[in-house]
This record gives sequence, structure tokens and C-alpha cells, in this order.
Amino acid sequence: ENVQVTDVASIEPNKVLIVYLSRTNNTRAIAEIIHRNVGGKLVALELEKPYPENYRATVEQVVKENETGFLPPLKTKIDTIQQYDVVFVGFPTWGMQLPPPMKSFLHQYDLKGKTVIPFNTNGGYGIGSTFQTVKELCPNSNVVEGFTMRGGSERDGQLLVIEGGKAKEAEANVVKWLRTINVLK
Ligand SMILES: Cc1cc2nc3c(=O)[nH]c(=O)nc-3n(C[C@H](O)[C@H](O)[C@H](O)COP(=O)(O)O)c2cc1C
Repeated sequence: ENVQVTDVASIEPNKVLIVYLSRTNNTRAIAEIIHRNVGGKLVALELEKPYPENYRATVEQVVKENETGFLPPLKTKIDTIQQYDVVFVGFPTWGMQLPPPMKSFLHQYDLKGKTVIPFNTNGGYGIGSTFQTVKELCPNSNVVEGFTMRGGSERDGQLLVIEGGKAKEAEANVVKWLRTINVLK
């Protein structure tokens, strides 16, 4: 199984898209590190109808959406997905699954023939089924080995934690990973 980008020399920044979902900015911090090191277009996924501010209410809504397979409509539009060869997709773990908005994105856009590179932050319980679901929703893409690290834990009042020294440490780990998967030399 191919878990690398095929040809590091062929990655042009204008062919790279970095799409991420982030509620408390941890996944955004990783997206920005990737963007600084690789370039490309950085896009935050936004919903037509944002989730509640309340954490508990959001958890409950997500449980229901996962049960029914509801795909929340996206406000974010990517007008020319065809121009990208490499698509980074970033998301937190929600209910040990891929968050519904990222399911919406992967259903809505055909990433056939592209390299898809997942990255994740979580509250300490890991990636759950998120990376597997990315693979399932991108059956005709080269889905590369993803990056994950612990982010915040909104449940426990920990919002953005990937800042300061922790952001420096994260950057070192992200760069190491980007070399492993052949995105950086
Ligand atoms: C609705 C919801 C569900 C969550 N479910 C999980 C979970 O199942 N496992 C886990 O480790 N963290 C869970 N978390 C914590 C987030 O994954 C973690 O805080 C992450 O770093 C948030 O990323 P963000 O700052 O980019 O939003 C959940 C957070 C929210 C808001």
C-alpha cells in the first residue's frame, strides 16, 4: 500500500489545498504549520448553520448526525477542486469519528486521482475511525499516512493548547512527518 506522496519534486504550492475543520483552533494550528512549510491554499470549513457554542449541545447534535448520516451543508465552497493535486484534510476527533462537516466535504468533492493527506487533533483518545473513514470516502485517491497529536479537551475546559512551546514541538513533529511521507525533502 502506498502511504507516501509519489514524487516530492512534483509538488507545486499552487496545486496544494489544505482544508480543515476546527472549533477551538488546535487543528487550525496544525493546518497553519503545514501551510507555512508547504504553501498552498488554506481553507477553513464553515457550515451554513454553525454548531452551538455550548459543548454538550454540540456533542449531542453530532451523535444524532452520525446516527442518521446527516451531512451538514457547507458554507465553504472550493470553486476549482480540479486544480489541486494534493489535498490535506484536517479535523478533530468527534465522538471517535470523522466530524460530520468533513464527511460533507468528502462527499461533495471528488478527489479521484489526487493525493489525500489526513491530519488530526484529539482530546487524548486518538484518531478513532477518522482516518479509516477518509480512506472509505476517497476510494480512488492515494490516501497517505496521516499525522495526529493530542490537542485540547473542551469537555475539561481546555481549549487551544497548541501554542507557545507546544506549538514549537508540534512544528518539529509535523515537519518530521512531512519528510517521512515525502512532502518535504
Ligand atoms: C463534539 C466533540 C466531540 C469530541 N469527541 C472526542 C472524542 O471522541 N475523542 C477525543 O479524543 N476527543 C474528542 N473531542 C476533543 C477534540 O478532539 C479535541 O479537543 C481537539 O483538539 C479539538 O480540535 P479543534 O481545537 O481543532 O477544534 C471532542 C470535541 C468535541 C467538540
